[in-house]
Amino acid sequence: MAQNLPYVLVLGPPLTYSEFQPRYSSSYNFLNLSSSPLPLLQFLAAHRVHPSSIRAILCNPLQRVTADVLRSLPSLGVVITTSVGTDHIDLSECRRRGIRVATAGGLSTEDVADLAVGLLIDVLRRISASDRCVRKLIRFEFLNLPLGSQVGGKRVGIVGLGKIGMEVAKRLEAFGCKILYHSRSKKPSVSYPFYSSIVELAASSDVLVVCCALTEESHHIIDRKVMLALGKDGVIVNIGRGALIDEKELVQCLVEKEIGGAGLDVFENEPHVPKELISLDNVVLSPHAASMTLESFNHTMEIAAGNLEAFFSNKPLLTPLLDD
Ligand SMILES: O=CC(=O)O
Repeated sequence: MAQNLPYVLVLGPPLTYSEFQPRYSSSYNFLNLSSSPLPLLQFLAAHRVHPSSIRAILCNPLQRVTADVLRSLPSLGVVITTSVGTDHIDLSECRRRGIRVATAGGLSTEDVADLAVGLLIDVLRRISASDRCVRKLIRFEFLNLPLGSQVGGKRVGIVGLGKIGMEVAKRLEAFGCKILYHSRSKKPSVSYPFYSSIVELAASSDVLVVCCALTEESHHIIDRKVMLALGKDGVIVNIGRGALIDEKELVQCLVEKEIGGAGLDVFENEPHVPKELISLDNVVLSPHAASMTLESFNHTMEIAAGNLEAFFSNKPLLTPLLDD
């Protein structure tokens, strides 16, 4: 390691880290904690790096940047996450310390919306379940599957009509769905019916697509009451964060057939997936992969590198969430 290069602590590597690291290793000393079994301070000691030498953290949404981690690094100036969501970062501690925070920006918005629509169609039309059936039968026959349900005409309640929610709405309108939404407040520029009560939104929807950010207020925004209001044929799609849904109740509602199905890209305690979900044919599971396209990842890598460069040359961050 060249001693004169700035140290960047990698808490959670970008998926493309194997390309990222060599490309930028002439500019930074990357210390990849996620490849080590050691706790942070022992890891730094093993590399003979003093905690106050760390000025930047690079992380992904699966690694929590807790107040403890932040407090261990007295000279930390920036946290750069390769995600859009920032619920894994203790933002109040960052604010208190004046630590800058940069995200992946918004380029994966369309990829995430595409996956939401994909999951919705998969659950309604039983694509994954049929695929499993064909593979098991080997010889193709008309399959004895329960019928799917038409996508067109469905009333889709979008929970969180931000950038991703709007892209989901745009796509589903083209399928002939009727869009309804719940957000923190009514959007003056949008003509879709607004529901201030999420239970009422659920009662008026065939499908709920959960697109909002995870905050203290939105934690378990989809609870048992919402699921019961959605009803026995209702479907939930979640591309936001696992903890937006009370997962225990979700599992119970699915097992007891209180709702009709679910398409889930995110889980409450990732990478743990409740085992009851594995055997349910009306549930489609995806491994937090909504933004996993080559295009999104190339872009994310460039944004992360641009933010590192901006920080170390005292310029404004490219995609700031907190900046001064
Ligand atoms: O989950 C992925 C993201 O927040 O970008």
